[in-house]
Amino acid sequence: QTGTVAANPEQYDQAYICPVTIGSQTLHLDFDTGSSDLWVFSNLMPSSEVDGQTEFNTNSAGATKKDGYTWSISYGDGSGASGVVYADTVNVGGATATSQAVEAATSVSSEFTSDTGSDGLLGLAFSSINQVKPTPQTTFFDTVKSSLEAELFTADLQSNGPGSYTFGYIDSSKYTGSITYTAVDNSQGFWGFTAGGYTVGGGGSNSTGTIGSAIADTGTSLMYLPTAAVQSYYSQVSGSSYSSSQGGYIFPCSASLPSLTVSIGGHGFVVPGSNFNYSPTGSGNTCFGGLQENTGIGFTIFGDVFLRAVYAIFDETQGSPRIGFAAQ
Ligand SMILES: O=C(Cc1ccccc1)Nn1cnc2ccccc21
Repeated sequence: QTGTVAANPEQYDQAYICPVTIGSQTLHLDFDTGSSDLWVFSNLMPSSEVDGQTEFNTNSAGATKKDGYTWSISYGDGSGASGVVYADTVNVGGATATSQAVEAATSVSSEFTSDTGSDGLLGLAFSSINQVKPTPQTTFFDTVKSSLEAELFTADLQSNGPGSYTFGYIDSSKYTGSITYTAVDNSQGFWGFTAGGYTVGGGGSNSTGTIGSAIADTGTSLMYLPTAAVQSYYSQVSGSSYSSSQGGYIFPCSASLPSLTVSIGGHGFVVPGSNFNYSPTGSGNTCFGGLQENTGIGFTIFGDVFLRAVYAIFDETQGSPRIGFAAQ
């Protein structure tokens, strides 16, 4: 089987929301290669924590409670959720898992309550970091992968318009040139890979360092790189500065933003300058940068700002996992 689903950007491309059928309900979930739990708003939550989201009905005929199973998750940005566990049929654009662990929330943090476009998350990292106790559950991809035409999924994220995720096949109309594959280190449960040198702007190579280990994370809005690369980038953006009040680099919204070329698997991938204007700060006609330092996080994240510049293939067809990138 295969699946194809639209990935709809929220405001400022903060996250990408996809329709998922669970039993007879359709919920809109944030597909996240940076975590491994499929959790949903549910009828078990206090109404004070729900602001228009669709609630999974745990009383529906097809939902089977997994007694004694609970979950609690917290994300790097401080948000979190917790609840209990059901099994139900989950269909993502035609790819169907007949008995998928659906983690029904009993409580969510304010970040999720106020994210009115999302009814929950669908984790696409490795099942080794699933947060269900006493027994970790498999992700949707792990549940269905043996039944897919090919054991892979792809992400085509766009700005200001729907992109798509596919399960089981590569859509050759989504990219130009060839796909560059590189090995994945999933020892931390993420789609980890090694990135090489970088160049700011279209000029000659002005990079002095390499980026090193990184993760491909559709659930992170921005791109977080080592300080040296970030300082090198913003040194080319006139009027830019680090704002402690805003918590990152900002610049005049009228600034001209250079591209950033990153070498992965020996191929240079170009992120256009426009990708690095994330959003207005709300004060003084300054804008918040889509590239920020990784210092507060502990690792380098190639989030949506990068992933919008490429077609990404999350591939387990070779036995050991690999990730592929192609220009688009
Ligand atoms: O948690 C992170 C990484 C992060 C971002 C910003 C600051 C510090 C750390 N991303 N993420 C990956 N999946 C997520 C799901 C919800 C919230 C954030 C999520």
